[in-house]
Amino acid sequence: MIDWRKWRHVTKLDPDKPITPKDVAAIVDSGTDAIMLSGTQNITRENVASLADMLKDYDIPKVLEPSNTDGLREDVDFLFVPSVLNTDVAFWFMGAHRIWVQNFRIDWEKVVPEAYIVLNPKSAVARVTKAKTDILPKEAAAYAECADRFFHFPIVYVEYSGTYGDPEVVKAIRERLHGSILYYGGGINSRERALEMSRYASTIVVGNLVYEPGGIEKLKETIVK
Ligand SMILES: CC(C)=CCC/C(C)=C/CC/C(C)=C/CC/C(C)=C/COP(=O)(O)OP(=O)(O)O
Ligand SMILES: O=P(O)(O)OC[C@@H](O)CO
Ligand SMILES: [Mg+2]
Repeated sequence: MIDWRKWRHVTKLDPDKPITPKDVAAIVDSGTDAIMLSGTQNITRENVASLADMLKDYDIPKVLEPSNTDGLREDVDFLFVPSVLNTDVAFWFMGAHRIWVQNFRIDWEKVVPEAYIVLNPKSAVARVTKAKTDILPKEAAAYAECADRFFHFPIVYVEYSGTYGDPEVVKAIRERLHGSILYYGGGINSRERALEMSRYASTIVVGNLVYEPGGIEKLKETIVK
């Protein structure tokens, strides 16, 4: 059994972005604990299949993070399924989920629910889900406490996708958590940032960096365990 709770570093690959087999091999070899297949925009069965195919011969843990209701793959170790807390659009908290469950036979052993707090207003995920990003640290922390104590979400995910977040917000959230594992993602591109967010988050997620020139070398610097 893979213990996802022990992961410290996850690399998020976007099925919508091209990547070479050589880069995939280097990422798998980097020391990252798991690969997540995820994105908000233009995620299709075809582009997920082609990325999953590139990963199929590697035994690194693989997670599919579905962002729409039309796909499901069996050849991953986990399905991390997001719900967005800081939106008034219930569809993104519990709506898409109902459709997904109606459409597919779900292997619940693989499912790990994630409570997202989306904080970069410019990100695709914030725009799509109409996230209320203009919130105080104490409001973000209260969302996290609800996710943990009220809903028992295994993961609270502080999402600054595309930009580096405020460590004070992540700290405030961490201090209010009891059982949920804290994920942080957004703008990690150096050892310094990785260390700073790893003080509060159990697991840091690196995405965009691997698509930048020289990014895979830099990815290695962000693996601080
Ligand atoms: C229940 C099911 C199966 C689907 C709904 C799941 C939800 C709530 C989706 C809403 C969007 C979301 C939280 C997606 C998670 C993945 C994520 C945040 C990817 C990063 O997205 P961006 O970096 O903003 O977008 P792009 O990289 O696509 O531009
Ligand atoms: O792409 P970046 O900014 O590294 O963010 C990582 C991840 O949290 C995106 O969902
Ligand atoms: Mg992205």
